[in-house]
Amino acid sequence: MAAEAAERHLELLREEREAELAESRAWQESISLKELQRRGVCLLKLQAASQRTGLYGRLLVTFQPRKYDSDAELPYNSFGPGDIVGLYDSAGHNNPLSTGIVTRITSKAVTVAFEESRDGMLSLDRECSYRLLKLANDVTYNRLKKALNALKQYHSGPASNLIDVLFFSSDPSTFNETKPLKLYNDSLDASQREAVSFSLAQRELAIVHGPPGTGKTTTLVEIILQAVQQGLKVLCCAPSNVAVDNLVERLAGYKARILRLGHPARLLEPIQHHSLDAVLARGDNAQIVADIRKDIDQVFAKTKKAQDKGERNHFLSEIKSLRKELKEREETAMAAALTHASVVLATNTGASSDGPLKLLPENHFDLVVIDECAQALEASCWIPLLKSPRCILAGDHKQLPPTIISHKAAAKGLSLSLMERLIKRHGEKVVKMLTVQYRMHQAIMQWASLEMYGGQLTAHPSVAQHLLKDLPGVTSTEETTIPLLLVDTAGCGLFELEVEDEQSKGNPGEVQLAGLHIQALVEAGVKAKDIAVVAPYNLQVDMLREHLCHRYPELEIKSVDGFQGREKEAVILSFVRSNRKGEVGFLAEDRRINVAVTRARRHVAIICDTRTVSNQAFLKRLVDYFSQHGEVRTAFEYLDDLVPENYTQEGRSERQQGAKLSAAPGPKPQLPPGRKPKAAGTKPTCQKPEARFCPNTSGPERESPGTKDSASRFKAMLVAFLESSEMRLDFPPSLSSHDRMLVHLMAEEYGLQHVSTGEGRDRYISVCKKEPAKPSLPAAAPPSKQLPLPQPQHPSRETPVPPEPGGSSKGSGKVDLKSLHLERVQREKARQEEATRKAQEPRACLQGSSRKKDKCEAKGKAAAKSRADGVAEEDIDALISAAIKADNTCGFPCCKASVTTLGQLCLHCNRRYCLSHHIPEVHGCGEKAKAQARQRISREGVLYPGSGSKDKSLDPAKRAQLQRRLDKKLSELTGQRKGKKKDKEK
Ligand SMILES: Nc1ncnc2c1ncn2[C@@H]1O[C@H](COP(=O)(O)OP(=O)(O)OP(=O)(O)O)[C@@H](O)[C@H]1O
Ligand SMILES: [Zn+2]
Ligand SMILES: [Zn+2]
Repeated sequence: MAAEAAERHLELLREEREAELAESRAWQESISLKELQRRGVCLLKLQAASQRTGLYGRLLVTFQPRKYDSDAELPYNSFGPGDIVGLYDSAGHNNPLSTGIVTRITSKAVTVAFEESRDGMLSLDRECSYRLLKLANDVTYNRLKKALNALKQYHSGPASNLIDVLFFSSDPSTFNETKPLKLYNDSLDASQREAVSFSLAQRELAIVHGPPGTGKTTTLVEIILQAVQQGLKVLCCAPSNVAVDNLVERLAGYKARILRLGHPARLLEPIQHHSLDAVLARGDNAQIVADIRKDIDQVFAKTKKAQDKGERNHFLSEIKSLRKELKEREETAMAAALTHASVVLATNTGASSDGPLKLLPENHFDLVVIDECAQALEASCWIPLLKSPRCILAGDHKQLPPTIISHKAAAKGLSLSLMERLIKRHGEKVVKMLTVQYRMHQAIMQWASLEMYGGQLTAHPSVAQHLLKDLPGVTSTEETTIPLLLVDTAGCGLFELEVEDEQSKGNPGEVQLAGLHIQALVEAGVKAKDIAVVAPYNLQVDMLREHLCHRYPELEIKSVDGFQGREKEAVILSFVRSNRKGEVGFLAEDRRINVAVTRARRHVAIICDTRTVSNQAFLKRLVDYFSQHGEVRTAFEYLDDLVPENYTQEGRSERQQGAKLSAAPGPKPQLPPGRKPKAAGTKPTCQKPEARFCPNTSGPERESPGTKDSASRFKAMLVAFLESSEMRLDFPPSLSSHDRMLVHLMAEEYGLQHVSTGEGRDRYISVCKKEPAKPSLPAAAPPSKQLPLPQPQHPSRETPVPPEPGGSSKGSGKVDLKSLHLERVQREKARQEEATRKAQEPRACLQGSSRKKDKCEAKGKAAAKSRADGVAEEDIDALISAAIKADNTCGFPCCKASVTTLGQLCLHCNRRYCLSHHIPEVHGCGEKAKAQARQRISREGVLYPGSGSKDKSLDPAKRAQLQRRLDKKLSELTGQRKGKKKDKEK
C-alpha cells in the first residue's frame, strides 16, 4: 500500500520537476539579465565584500552591490535563506563559477555558502563584478525523492506503525491512561485544551485543524511543551523557514531546550540564538573549531599569493586536512547539541538525513510535529515522518495547498496534502478543530465560518466587534465604522486588461478605486502599515505597487497566495476579473477566496465586478453576503470619468420621455480612446441597455432572490412619483443597503436627486425632483463649516482623479452620482451634529461639492498655498475654484488648454491632458506605456512565488517568437499613437 503510493507519488514528482526545469530553461534562454533582475531572481553587479570559513568548512562569501557608496541597497529580489544560487563572473555566460546556498540576506548584502568547487578552491577577486542567479533547486527534489524511496522500501523501523495508519492498513489508536494536564498557558480556550489533550492521547496520529486566527500555533506550542514535559524527544517541522522561525520564536519564551537546524529566514535574536551555528559557537569545542577555521582562512590567503603550482598544491592539501579535522570536531559537537535538545526544529526538507540529523540514532525521536501541514507536499512530510512512531499534524486544508507548477501533476493528486488525505479517509476521529478565533470582526468571520468551517467558528469577545475606529488615532468615518464594504464596478466599464496570457490579469480601474479607498482610510487616521491590498493576479499586484508604493511606502501589496499566514487590520481585495464572458479564472478556487477574506481583522473591502464574479456560485454567495451584511457602493461614487455602460442615449431618452423629464442630457461623453487602451470592449454604444447594471432589468443571475422584485417595485414607485406633482418621495427605512443602492442608481437614471437621512436602522432614502440648474460650485459650496473641505495635500502626491467643474447642472448623467457622495457627507454631518447637540435632522436635497473634490488635489500650488496660508473661511470658495481651474488645464507644462470636456486622463501619470498632449509618448509617459503593454503579455514570474499556477511552460522558441511579436506590436502601437497626433494637428 505504502509502496504503491510512494511509487505513484514519485512519478508525479518527476513530472513536476520536469515542468519546473522547462520553465527555468525558458526563462534563462529568452529573458535578458536585466529582466531577470527585475523579476527578482538575479542580482547583477555584485562585489565580494568579505569571505570566511563557516560550518562544515564551507566558504562563506558576502556580496554587496558594486557601488561607490558602501550604503547601497540590493535591488528588490526574491532570494531567501536556503535558495540555491549560481555564481557567475560578468564575462561568463553559461557555466557558473560555482553554486552555493544563500545563508543570509539583508537589504544591503547577501551571504552565500559555497561547497568546494571542482578545482579545489573558489577564488574571488574583490575587484571583479559578479552576479548571482537563483537556480532550480535540485537539493530539495533529491531529498523528496530519497524520502519516497525510503518509504517504498521501509521494512522495520520506528515509523512502521505510523506508516500503516497513514496508509489505512490499520486504525489509529489511543493511549490507555492519560493524566490530567497542568497547562503552561492557562489562557487556552476550551477547543484548544481539547486539541492538546486529544493530541497527547493519540498513539500514532492526531490532527489539529486550525482555521484562520484560531491560535493553532499557540496550541501547538502547548502540545510540544507537554510532550517535552513527558520526556519525549520532539522533531518539529514546517514547510517554510518562516513557519519554523515562528515556532522557534514562540517556544523560545519557555525553558525547553530547542535547536533550530538550517538557515533561519528571520534575523531575530531569539531565533538566531537557538540556531545550530550559535549553539556550536557557545560549546566547549568552539574555541578549537574557531582556531581551525582561522587557520583555513590564513592558508587560503596564502594560496592566492602562491608563486607556483607546487606551492599552491601544498597549501591546498593543507586546507584539505584542516577541513577534515574541522569536520570531525564539528560533528562531535553537533551530535552533542542534537542529543541535548528536547525539541529540534527544521523545515521538512531540512530534516533530511543528509544533514546533521544523520548524527542521531534511528529511533531518537518520539514525536514528529508538522505545522502548516496542509501547505506541504506529502513527500516533504515523509522526510521527518520516517523518523518517529507518532505524529501530530496541524494546519488548515481550507486554505491554499502547496503550489504546483505542473497542472497535470496537481490534478493527479500532487497538490493533495497529507493532512487533507487523512481527514478525508479517517474523518473526525483523528481531528480536533479549533473553533474560537482571535482575529476577525464577527461579520468578517461569519462568512468564512458558514462557507468553509461548518458554521462552527465563534469570534472571541476581544475581537468580535472591533472596528478600525477603535484603533488609536483613528476617527469615526463612514469607512472606519464598517467591517464589510463592497465596491461594485458592475456596469462601470472598468474591464480587466485583455491579455494574451491567461495567467496575467490586471484591472487599472480597480487600482484606482483601491487607491481612493486607501486614501479615505489613511485620512481617517488608519496607518498605511495596517493596510494590505491583496489581489489574486501578479500583474495586478505589479500595477497596484506602481500606483501606490511611492505614496504609501508602508502599505503591503501582495498576491493572495503570498499573504497566506498573515493578517492586517484592514484588507482591500481587488478581484480584477471584469469581462463580458463572465470568466473568473482562478478566482474560482474557494480556498483562495477564503484566504483573501480571512486576512482582515477589522475591515475588509472587496472591489469587484459583481456581475462577472457572480457567475461562480461561491463568489456569488460572497457578494450576496456582503450585500446583506455590509455596505455596498458603486464605483460611480468614486470615479468621475466613468461612462456607465448601460446608459446608451436611446435607452436613456426613451425612459426619460416616459417620465416627462425635461433634463436633456448633454452630449454623451465618449470613452476616451487613450483611457483603457486594451480593455475588453471599450465600445459602450453597442451595449444593449439591459446588459448591465440596470436596476430594472438586471439579469437574474447576479441578483439575490427577491432583488429583481424590489427593482421593479422601486421602478414603479419612481415612475408614479415622476408623474405625480409631489416634489419628494421617501422610501421606508427597512431597505437593505443593496436596495438603497438600487434606488440610487434608478433615481440617477431618472435624473432625480436622492439622499439618505437619519442614522443606522432609521436611515431612509428620499428622492426629489430637481430644480432648474444651479450655478456651479462656489454658490453651492458648504452651507456650514462642518462640510469636509478639499484637503490640502502634499504637493508631491499624484492627483488621483481630477475634480468635476460644475455642480449637478452638468447633465451628463454622471454628475447625479455625486449626490451619493453628498449623501455621505450629509450623513457624516448628521452624525457630528447629533453627537454635539442631539438635534435636528439635516435637510435633504442639497447640492454642492462632491466626494471627488475631497479626494482631489489641484496641480499643487493652489492646494499647497491653502495649507501654507491657513484657510480663511471666506477664501474657501475662491480657493476651491482656483484649485479646480488648475486641475482643469492640461497637465503638460505651460499648456493652458482646458481639459474639462475634451481632456483625457493618462493612466500612467494620472494627469489629465488636452488632445495634443494626451498621448503617453508626447508628455513623457512613453516608456511607462510600453512597459505596461509589455507587462500585459509577460508571464508571471517567480516574482511573487506561489501566486497562482501557470498553465503551460512555454518552450524557448515559442517564447522568443512571442517576444518578437510583442515588440512589433509595441512599435505599431507607438506608431498609431503618433499618427493620430499628426492628424489632430493638421
Ligand atoms: N486562548 C487564547 N486567548 C487569547 N488569545 C489567543 C488565544 N489563542 C490565541 N490567541 C491569539 O490569537 C492570535 C493568533 O494566534 P496564533 O498565532 O497561535 O494563531 P494561528 O492560528 O497559528 O495563526 P494562523 O491563522 O496565522 O495560523 C495571537 O495574537 C494569539 O495571541
Ligand atoms: Zn502620462
Ligand atoms: Zn496640452
